[in-house]
Amino acid sequence: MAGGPGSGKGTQCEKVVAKYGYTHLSSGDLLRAEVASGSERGKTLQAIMQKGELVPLDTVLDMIKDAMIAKAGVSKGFLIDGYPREVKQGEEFEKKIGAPCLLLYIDAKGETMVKRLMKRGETSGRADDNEETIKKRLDLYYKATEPVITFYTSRGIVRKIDSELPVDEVFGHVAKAIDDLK
Ligand SMILES: Nc1nc2c(ncn2[C@@H]2O[C@H](COP(=O)(O)OP(=O)(O)OP(=O)(O)O)[C@@H](O)[C@H]2O)c(=O)[nH]1
Ligand SMILES: Nc1ccn([C@@H]2O[C@H](COP(=O)(O)OP(=O)(O)O)[C@@H](O)[C@H]2O)c(=O)n1
Ligand SMILES: [Mg+2]
Repeated sequence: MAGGPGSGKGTQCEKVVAKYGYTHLSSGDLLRAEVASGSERGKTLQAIMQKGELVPLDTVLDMIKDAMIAKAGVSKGFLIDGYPREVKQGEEFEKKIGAPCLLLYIDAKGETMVKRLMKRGETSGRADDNEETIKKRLDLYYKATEPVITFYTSRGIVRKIDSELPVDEVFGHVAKAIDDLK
């Protein structure tokens, strides 16, 4: 699942997991867990994330790969949230893991994303939910991540979903895209 910061990926992923039982892997959550562990690596990651920059490609990919291996025997399928962030990450993922069958593109306007993140920042405790970092995340999204969508559109696996709608309506479209796979 791809989409800008605050577009609603986490919200939709949670609903997909409840309905379909896929294993949800959020690259952002995996990174935040490493930060919370207090490890040396976590400290380096914290500094990058606080600035709204991208963590090196191999670090994120290794974390996703380890998490997938841990669940490989029992999973009905994987739902990966917030990855790839740049075209190169997508290419590396395919080399090391495999090709995705569907890219759910959760699309919201820039101003909507900023509004949602500022609101989330009131309670989330996330170091990157502040005005300055949000702006950087958004800029980086347009520069590095939107090309990912173009890349997979040329493969014919992208389903674009309007996330300006209420959460349940957005989910209706998400579920339809997943059901169409079957
Ligand atoms: N009105 C409305 N609000 C939404 C919708 N989806 C998410 N939100 C709110 O927007 C905020 C961001 O949603 P998340 O699901 O955390 O977004 P995300 O894409 O995972 O964001 P990042 O983790 O920053 O990438 C949350 O506070 C949600 O409650 C939606 O469809 N409609
Ligand atoms: N694949 C990823 C995912 C997250 N990250 C970092 O983790 C931060 C939070 O990621 P996230 O997916 O939870 O949130 P958004 O940036 O989408 O709002 C990003 O701003 C990046 O600094 C990354 O570098 N590479
Ligand atoms: Mg999220």
